[in-house]
Amino acid sequence: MSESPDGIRVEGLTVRYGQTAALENATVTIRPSRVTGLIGTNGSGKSTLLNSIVGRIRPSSGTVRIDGRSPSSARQRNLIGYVPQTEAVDREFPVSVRDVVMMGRYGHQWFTRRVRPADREAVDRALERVDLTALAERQIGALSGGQLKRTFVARCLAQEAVHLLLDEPFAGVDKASERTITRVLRDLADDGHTIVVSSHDLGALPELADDGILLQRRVLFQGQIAEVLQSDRLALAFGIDIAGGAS
Ligand SMILES: Nc1ncnc2c1ncn2[C@@H]1O[C@H](COP(=O)(O)OP(=O)(O)OP(=O)(O)O)[C@@H](O)[C@H]1O
Repeated sequence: MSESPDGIRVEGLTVRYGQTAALENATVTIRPSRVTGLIGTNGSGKSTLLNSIVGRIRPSSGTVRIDGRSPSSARQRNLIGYVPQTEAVDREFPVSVRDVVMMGRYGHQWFTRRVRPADREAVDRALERVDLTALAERQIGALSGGQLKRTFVARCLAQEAVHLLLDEPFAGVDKASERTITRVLRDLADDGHTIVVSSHDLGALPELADDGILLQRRVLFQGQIAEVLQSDRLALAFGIDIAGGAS
């Protein structure tokens, strides 16, 4: 990668939905060339933090900076890519895998949406990277959960953004897809990208992540993944005694 990104800095972030505080005074630093796991139970605020970073949610207070820019400025410059939870996607929509991946190129096209050779090449590369070349013309309604997730990862790759945020990329996916996604994300981090992956499932993290952030409405801990995955810290985040079973 030619640029030298600064990463993502979140400071004093509080997000409320009506009376519910989904995030309180969260401060985190997410570094480039690393995979950072965002770890916490359901409802701990992982999606809220990701949505705040990509600018889909306006915080009650606090700031988000991506390479020193606001989320909207970073989006305009195509600095951030985002893979939503699959649940947020309408599978009945009649589009092929290739159509979905091509959507990642919108930020590179004029308002006419004219597809250029560079767009086709980027889409082909992205499909190849997640092992979906053979399924490129299939409708998304006929994909397995893992294939669908890989399709959205490919859309994000085709966008060629510097900082990639993925909300629960392993939820509902098969082991082969998990391995493919892990390999691709590791390669991207090694190539200088910032990768943030939210997960309530700890299984994939030791192999995937360099750093971790433990979230429970507040940031409980941030550090290298081996420190984050220590049982006393996990017990804080998940409310269970990992070594001794449920408390
Ligand atoms: N649009 C919304 N309106 C009201 N409350 C919301 C909204 N979105 C999230 N919340 C609440 O905010 C809190 C944090 O939700 P969030 O989705 O960020 O957590 P999460 O860690 O991503 O959980 P999950 O893994 O289940 O997606 C939860 O209590 C949730 O019910």
